[in-house]
Amino acid sequence: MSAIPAERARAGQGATLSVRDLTTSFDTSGSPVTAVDRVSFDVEPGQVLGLVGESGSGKSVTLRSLLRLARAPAETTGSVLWDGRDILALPEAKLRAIRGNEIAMIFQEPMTALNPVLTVQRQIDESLRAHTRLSARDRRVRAIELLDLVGIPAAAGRLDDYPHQFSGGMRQRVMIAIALAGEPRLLLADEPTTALDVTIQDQILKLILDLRERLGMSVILVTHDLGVVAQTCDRVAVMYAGRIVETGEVGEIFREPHHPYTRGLLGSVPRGGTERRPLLSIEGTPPSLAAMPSGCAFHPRCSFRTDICFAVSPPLEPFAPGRQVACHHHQRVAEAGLP
Ligand SMILES: Nc1ncnc2c1ncn2[C@@H]1O[C@H](COP(=O)(O)OP(=O)(O)OP(=O)(O)O)[C@@H](O)[C@H]1O
Repeated sequence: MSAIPAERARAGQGATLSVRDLTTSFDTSGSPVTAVDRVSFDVEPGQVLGLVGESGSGKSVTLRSLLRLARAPAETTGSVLWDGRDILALPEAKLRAIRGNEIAMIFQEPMTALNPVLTVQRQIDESLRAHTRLSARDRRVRAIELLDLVGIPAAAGRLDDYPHQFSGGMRQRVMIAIALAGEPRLLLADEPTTALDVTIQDQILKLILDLRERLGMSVILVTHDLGVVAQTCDRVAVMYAGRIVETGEVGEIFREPHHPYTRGLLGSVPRGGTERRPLLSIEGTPPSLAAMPSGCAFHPRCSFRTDICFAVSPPLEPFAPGRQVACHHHQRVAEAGLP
């Protein structure tokens, strides 16, 4: 099976995503809450960036905001530079040409993203029609190739099935096939494997990495699971209460965390960091966005805190090549080592 032809491979054609001061607020009852607060990061061509943090830290809203898909009443500011264009400032028609084509998104729950009354073939075809100039016949052939590529057995025989006729893991694959129909250069994946059993999780992550190799695609992967990060990502950005609190290359962060929150997350995973386990063991809970603590948002849970942490929110600053942290006491945290 030819899958996606080599001459179409994106390797070498990648673009960098540069996100600066991305901020998304929701004004629900007259008092706006900031779910994503001045988030900045880059994703280089072919790179896999993991976004990690506890539930409610703003990972999903960040991902959606990148494509102006944060749900109403969201207001998003900052800039999202993609291939020289600011996605946040583009006219709607130009944005539609990027969504699903250059940048595709896969969601956590495939049933909400798939249309239950359309066959899988129709749904892949819609994407192919929008993003390629293939004839109807060639689109059908390509749809089979795509289902085959994502590991749907006997793909040709499944084209006319509806989403409910697939198992959860297979639906997730169908959704990935639809996302990949436009041969995206960047894939935004929101917990693509959380609802699946571990074997299927592994297959899907392997598939995403395989496509990164084959298409030169970059990926932003939202996950709760540091084991998934260790297996899959090149870099990681740790989010807490809407902000990035630490970024760096995965190996370095796992070896020497500089933020007490990252250190706490790693403390919940056995050494080696590859065992599949949710992030559970930091005492206390994240703050409510409507009642954020003064100073550093993490200080109520932090054993390294001093007076300054109650008063001053630490900016995210570089401290070594490729590393950034937002902590007044990051050297002390690093010296303390892994818990
Ligand atoms: N449409 C909305 N209106 C108001 N608040 C919202 C809306 N969408 C998200 N939020 C709030 O934004 C914050 C961040 O949510 P988000 O879904 O990004 O977190 P997350 O880190 O992805 O969590 P999870 O891992 O549970 O998906 C949460 O406090 C959430 O309640």
